[in-house]
Amino acid sequence: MLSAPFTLSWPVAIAATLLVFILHRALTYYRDLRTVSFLPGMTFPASHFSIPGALLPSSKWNPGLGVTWKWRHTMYRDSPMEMTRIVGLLTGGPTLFTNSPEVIKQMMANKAPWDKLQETINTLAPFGPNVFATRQDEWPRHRKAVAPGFNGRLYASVWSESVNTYYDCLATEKWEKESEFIIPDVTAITSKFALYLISKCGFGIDLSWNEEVGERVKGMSLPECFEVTSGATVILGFMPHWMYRLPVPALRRLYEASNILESIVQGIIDQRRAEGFTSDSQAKDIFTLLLAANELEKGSKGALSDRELVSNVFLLLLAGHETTGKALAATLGELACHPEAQQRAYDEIMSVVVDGKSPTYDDFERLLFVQGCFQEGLRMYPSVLITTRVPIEDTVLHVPNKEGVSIPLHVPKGLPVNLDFGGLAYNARVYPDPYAFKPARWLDPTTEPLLTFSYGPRVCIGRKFALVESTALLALLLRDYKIELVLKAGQTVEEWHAAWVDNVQVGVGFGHKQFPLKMTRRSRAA
Ligand code: HEM
Repeated sequence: MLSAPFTLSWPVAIAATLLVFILHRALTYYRDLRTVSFLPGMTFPASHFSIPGALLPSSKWNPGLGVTWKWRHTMYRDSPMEMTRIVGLLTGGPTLFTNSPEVIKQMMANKAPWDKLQETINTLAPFGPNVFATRQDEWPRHRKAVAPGFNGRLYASVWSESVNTYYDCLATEKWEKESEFIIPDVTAITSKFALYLISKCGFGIDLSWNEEVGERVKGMSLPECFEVTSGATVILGFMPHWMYRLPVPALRRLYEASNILESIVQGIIDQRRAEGFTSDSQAKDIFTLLLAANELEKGSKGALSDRELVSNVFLLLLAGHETTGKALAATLGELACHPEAQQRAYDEIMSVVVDGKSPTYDDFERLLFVQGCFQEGLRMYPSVLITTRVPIEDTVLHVPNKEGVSIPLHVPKGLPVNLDFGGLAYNARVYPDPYAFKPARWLDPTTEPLLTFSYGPRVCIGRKFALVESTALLALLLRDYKIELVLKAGQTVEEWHAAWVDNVQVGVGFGHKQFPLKMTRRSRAA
């Protein structure tokens, strides 16, 4: 007897495909959970490491770039150790997150078997490799060229340029003669301040507050190009370069902005070359010393190409201002909520500077409470929210539990682990009373040092630059003004703070969106 040919109706075919898909996803999900040692954590349709998971905003359905901020109160609550995970049900690989300083130090220590992930490298490498955007094998060449610029002379110049820029800003904005005024967008002002500082001290570009850094090319200025590129860091990370050329307006704008940026940065390099550079021991800016260090390497494998120079200049300009500007704005917001901290800072400034004069770089080490204000602002609002590493071989991390007792955790080769600086900030084992703004904790030598600049050989090269410029600006502002909130009718400080804390965005730097503050001139006798 002949058997009838096997036929499938459409509904059965669809149901079978669906079943296979569900089975496949269930198996993948189980495998992902096993990869992260079945740690408790969060499951989303798309994991943090996928285009939708990263591009769509943070919500209860999607991790987004701000996932660690949105869930900072609860992310580690159910985990038996200071490590948690995110797994995607439908797409994206599993990832781990840690809020432990001990684990961060293990991962970032010299010769630890951890390296950068290609996606994070891509976000800051639109012009190719640079000191940030390189893996361990390529990185030493870049760091060797960039490092000589970061020396004592630079920091003295950062201080004096901060003072000059402060007065120039007050005069140009016409705030100088006002007994009180409102800064409508604090983040924009602190970001501009930080961009000016890195332009002046990094590249010897002498600017006044009403000038733009770099000429306008095709109608766009350097800060505008930064805004476009920095808003697109995720796209830069995940998208192949050819996709920029697609006829999508946002992508075209990004393509255009990165081309303009390249020509402005190349212009800066050409101009410095034309002026002639020197390895002169008096040279103060980072770029002169970078070019000089590179000149010494000429002809050897260590020398950076022109494109690598462009990429490093871009990186220093971007990393040097987005992060510091955001952290400064956060510090000012917290200070406005804490008049007692302002008063303590004011008393310190008046005890350190003679006759209320402008503080000098010699005063930097004595303005410890003012430094503490910035460190506390940066702890609470880490302008680099996370950074990621992957193990280059199977490895074991020793992860503390809630009591600080360490538990071994196997991490397979290639599994991304996120160093969660926001999670660390609110880890009560490490920073008691973590939600309170307490600059004085930084005067206590037993406080765990700030890790927001990372740790080990790839620690932020600009950390002292950032601390010096921020201390100088805060010392001047707090000497001259009381900083106050601009409250709506009937709004309390607590209500303002609760809304402000989450009015944030993640780009190259994490921090607050636009917010105003009121400045009232102090009478020196206050
Ligand atoms: C509050 C301000 C800042 C914060 C929070 C910050 C944070 C960081 C962090 C966390 C890293 C390590 C990233 C990683 O390895 O994945 C880093 C690296 C870096 N930062 Fe900063 N940074 C700040 C300011 C600056 C400034 C002012 C400059 C330049 C003047 C700068 C230049 C760099 C460079 C070049 C690297 C790459 C270092 C390397 O890999 O060798 N940063 N920064």
